[in-house]
Amino acid sequence: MERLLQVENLVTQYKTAEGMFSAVKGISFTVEKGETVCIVGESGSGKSATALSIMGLLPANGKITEGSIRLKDDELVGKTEEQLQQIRGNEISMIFQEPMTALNPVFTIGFQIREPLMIHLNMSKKEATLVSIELLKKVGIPNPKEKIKQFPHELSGGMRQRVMIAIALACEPSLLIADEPTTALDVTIQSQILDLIDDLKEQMGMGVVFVTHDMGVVAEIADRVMVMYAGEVVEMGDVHRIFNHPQHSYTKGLLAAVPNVDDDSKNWLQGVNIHGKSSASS
Ligand SMILES: Nc1ncnc2c1ncn2[C@@H]1O[C@H](COP(=O)(O)OP(=O)(O)OP(=O)(O)O)[C@@H](O)[C@H]1O
Repeated sequence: MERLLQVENLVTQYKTAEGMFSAVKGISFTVEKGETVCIVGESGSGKSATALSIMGLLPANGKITEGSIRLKDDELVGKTEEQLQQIRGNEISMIFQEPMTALNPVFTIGFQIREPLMIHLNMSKKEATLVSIELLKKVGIPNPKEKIKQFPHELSGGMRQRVMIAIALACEPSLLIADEPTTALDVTIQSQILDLIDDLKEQMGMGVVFVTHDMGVVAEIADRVMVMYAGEVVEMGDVHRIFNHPQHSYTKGLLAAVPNVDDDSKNWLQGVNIHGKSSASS
């Protein structure tokens, strides 16, 4: 496997009325090409702060105060906003929970997919339109030629999230960061979107950092799992190992919260598919 992302001793702090608060407390992890790493943990454990640190999208009161984030040997910590914008357009893309807030309601779908192609890849409007239609096809949107003329509110939640994924993939990023992208969707659509991300990862050889608090989602999509608690990594390992032999009591607690799962740790996820395989056979 080829190393894509290396995070070392990352400390991310927020300035608050009470002083500096460390949301991320010196975490280290790696992501290989073609690998999905899920970051799991309860609300407030620092998952989003980690994702936003990698993207260089921390809010104004947030700051990386220590550590290193290397993307293919390029150090991201300390880059200017302009340099980071370049990297976000080309190398790293992000998808969020609520596509309605990320899509601009006053522009057509077509306009919003064309924009990054014209800006970052210098395509003409005509070229960008053709590529947009291909991208919408790739993410499973029917009648793409019609859809590019529509506005976000004319699409269902699942279709909007597919549009967001198409936009995120437009510049063929090497790293996709997904922060709870399926939380707002119903279970069937959620499963389709997870399959789509997984297929596109395979086709494009992307690395994926997937933030979620849902262990059912982890079972569907993760290769490796990083468990965060109070800004620290308490456990990291292969998805099968984490589900079948969780080491940390906090991880065991997270697994216990998965519905319809037997309480005995040997029976974790019986009946739940991990990448289409029964966990019992691995
Ligand atoms: N803009 C901010 N200013 C101050 N503190 C913040 C800010 N954003 C997050 N925090 C704090 O940082 C900690 C980590 O938050 P973060 O959003 O990374 O958690 P999370 O694991 O992603 O949670 P969730 O699942 O709810 O999104 C929390 O204690 C949170 O209150």
